[in-house]
Amino acid sequence: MFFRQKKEEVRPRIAAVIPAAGSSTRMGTNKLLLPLNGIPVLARTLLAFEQCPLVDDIIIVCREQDIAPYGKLAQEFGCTKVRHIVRGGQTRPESVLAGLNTCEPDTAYVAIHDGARPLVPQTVIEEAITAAMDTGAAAPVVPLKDSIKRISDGKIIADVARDSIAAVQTPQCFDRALISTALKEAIAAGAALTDDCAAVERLGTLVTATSGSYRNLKVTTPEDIPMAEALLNQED
Ligand SMILES: Nc1ccn([C@@H]2O[C@H](COP(=O)(O)OP(=O)(O)OP(=O)(O)O)[C@@H](O)[C@H]2O)c(=O)n1
Ligand SMILES: C[C@](O)(CO)[C@H](O)COP(=O)(O)O
Repeated sequence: MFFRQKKEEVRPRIAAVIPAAGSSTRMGTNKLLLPLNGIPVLARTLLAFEQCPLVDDIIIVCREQDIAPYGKLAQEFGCTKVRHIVRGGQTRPESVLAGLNTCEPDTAYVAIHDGARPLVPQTVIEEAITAAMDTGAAAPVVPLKDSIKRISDGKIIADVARDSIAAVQTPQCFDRALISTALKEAIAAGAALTDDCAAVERLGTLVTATSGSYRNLKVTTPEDIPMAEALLNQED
């Protein structure tokens, strides 16, 4: 009997770029090494991408003095997908671009994820990557829980319709060439960006909004540590 051999589908190469070169000013100490139930924030972040079957490579971007300790940390927690640990820049976009520049040449898509978001669920990562593979650019969002006001000189001057806005999280996922070009142009133009979507938005590209999670908090200020631990305890 003749069986036609099924052609192996070639999956595009996908890298996770983890910007971790910030200075933790609002935390007051290197937040990426703070333990959450005994496991450092950055190790939890790396493990989320280590465990994601869509991700082939992980690139960490950090301060010069953290290259060696973060390498050790990655090894200690068995993060075998970490390919490069590179020095970041003064700003987040510069750090992300430094990471993108070290991706393997055949990398088709990238998932850019804050080192400081250790509780990201697998479903959030997978949905954002899959949407970026369809549309070129995608990012997870969550609805805002508070009412939003515009402020001027310490006074509320307007209300912002809450159903027209959302809070954007990471991983923000893109076609690799698109985000590299967008970040280079934004940096050259001196644009002040707080996330990577903003770089492609300024080129007129629409970013697909995918499902984020309230669990995917960004460890930023001291009260985020007990909150993150409480969320972890819920899982046990
Ligand atoms: N020049 C920079 C600035 C930030 N980041 C990274 O971007 C993520 C989001 O930034 P944020 O949470 O603001 O971290 P910090 O910049 O360290 O915090 P702070 O503003 O309190 O100093 C973090 O993982 C941070 O390490 C980076 O790689 N390079
Ligand atoms: C990228 C980000 O986490 C998306 O919400 C956020 O914009 C980072 O902001 P920060 O001021 O660098 O913390």
